Amino acid sequence: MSNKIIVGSEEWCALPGLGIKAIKARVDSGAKTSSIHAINISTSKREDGTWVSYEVHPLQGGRKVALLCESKLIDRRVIKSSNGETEKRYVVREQLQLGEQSWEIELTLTNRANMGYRMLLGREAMGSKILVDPSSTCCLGEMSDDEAKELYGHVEVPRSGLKIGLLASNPNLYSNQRIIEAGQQRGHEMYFLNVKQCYMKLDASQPEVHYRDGRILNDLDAVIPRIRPSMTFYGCALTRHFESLGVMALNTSEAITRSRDKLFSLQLLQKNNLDIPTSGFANSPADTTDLIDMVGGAPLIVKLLEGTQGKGVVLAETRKAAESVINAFKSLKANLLVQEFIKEAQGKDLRCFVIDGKIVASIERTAAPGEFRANIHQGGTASLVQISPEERKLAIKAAKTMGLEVAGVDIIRSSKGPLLLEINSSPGLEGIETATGIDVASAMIDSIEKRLGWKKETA
Ligand SMILES: Nc1ncnc2c1ncn2[C@@H]1O[C@H](COP(=O)(O)OP(=O)(O)OP(=O)(O)O)[C@@H](O)[C@H]1O
Ligand SMILES: [Mg+2]
Ligand SMILES: [Mg+2]
Repeated sequence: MSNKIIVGSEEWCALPGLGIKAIKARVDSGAKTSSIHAINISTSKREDGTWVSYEVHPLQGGRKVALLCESKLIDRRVIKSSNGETEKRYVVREQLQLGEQSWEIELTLTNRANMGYRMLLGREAMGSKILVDPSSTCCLGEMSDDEAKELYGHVEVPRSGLKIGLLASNPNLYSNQRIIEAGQQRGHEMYFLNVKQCYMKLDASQPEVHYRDGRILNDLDAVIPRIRPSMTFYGCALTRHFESLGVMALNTSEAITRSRDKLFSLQLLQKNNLDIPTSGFANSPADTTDLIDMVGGAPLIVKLLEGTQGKGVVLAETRKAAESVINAFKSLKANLLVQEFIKEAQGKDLRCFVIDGKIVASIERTAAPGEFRANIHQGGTASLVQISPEERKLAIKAAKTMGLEVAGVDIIRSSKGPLLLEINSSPGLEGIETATGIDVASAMIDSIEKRLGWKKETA
């Protein structure tokens, strides 16, 4: 008993044979086997038997330190995890170092990305060497995450570029082509992923995203969701799944979902004291008269909540016209918003492209003659514009309020000052890059690099 090591409920240990100098293990005598977080697992046959190679991210909360490991495969075993799920896992044998002592243990390989610890030390590995004091932690020494990271200083991922997936529908679209091109130019591996061809495995210990061609997409560093409105539900579910695998999403599923609901967005903006055109929303045609008064009477704008590209936005010039349009839409069970018409904007609006809390480019859009909608899809034209400090502030605050890293903020210039029209989570690049000559696609990639702490290697 005297020479047993006393450990707490968590301990820093090392697996020298794998180059793992520090990994924090959950000590759990309730579990039989030990396991380590491993992804991209593959096996190969050699003269001396089967080997398994895998990637380990030994530090919690990131993939910055990634180690390619290889071990001889000693078994495949069905393991029941703490949540009662069973999973067939590879088993390897490696030297464990705990404090001053070291001995061989068996480890199963599994994706622990969503677990609190990258390693689990079970009772089989403890043998007769360990006494657990569950009331204490790190009995063999504390280490900060930064100190642990420093130990890996020289092995930090020797990769040249990031693996970035573009979640979209049409590879021939200008915006998608530009994003792929900008990523490749900056040295990244870019993958166009058709949202419809991705599918998900929901599993507490080993969630996955599969692609129809047989690939498993768990090892991406980031995804850029460019989800078309008709794919919002599936696209957001997919983005959320990537997020749960630890893959960074340039715009989060939560923010995209939020921005796709026009009414909810306006309420959120209003709640945060951001100016919007006075708008009304009602359930019953019985309230149409008052609804029209609420926004200052005709002329007024009627907007279908589901519309994009200017479709579903109608200008009702007179009170009579407004009443019939509203009641007609209502009878079709369409959700609509009534909005004051900003006549003085004269068919113009501003599109500010916000990335990472900064405006990277802005344009003014002017509606085609006889049209009040400035959308490019409705024949609007883009031109250079100087935006005021107030407009700049409004756009940045709007993107922040929506929680969008990348946002196309539409502002209309009214006699009361700038008003927010809407915030788009997949703003198009063609109009804005062509009019301004600014490389917006690269700015998007740059934002991913910054957030992942990636720097181009200098030869
Ligand atoms: N209240 C308003 N007053 C004047 N013009 C407006 C008003 N609301 C919208 N417009 C014009 O109609 C265009 C389309 O409106 P909005 O952006 O709300 O619709 P959308 O269908 O969501 O378009 P998008 O393709 O940008 O998502 C705006 O760009 C603007 O030019
Ligand atoms: Mg819209
Ligand atoms: Mg718009």
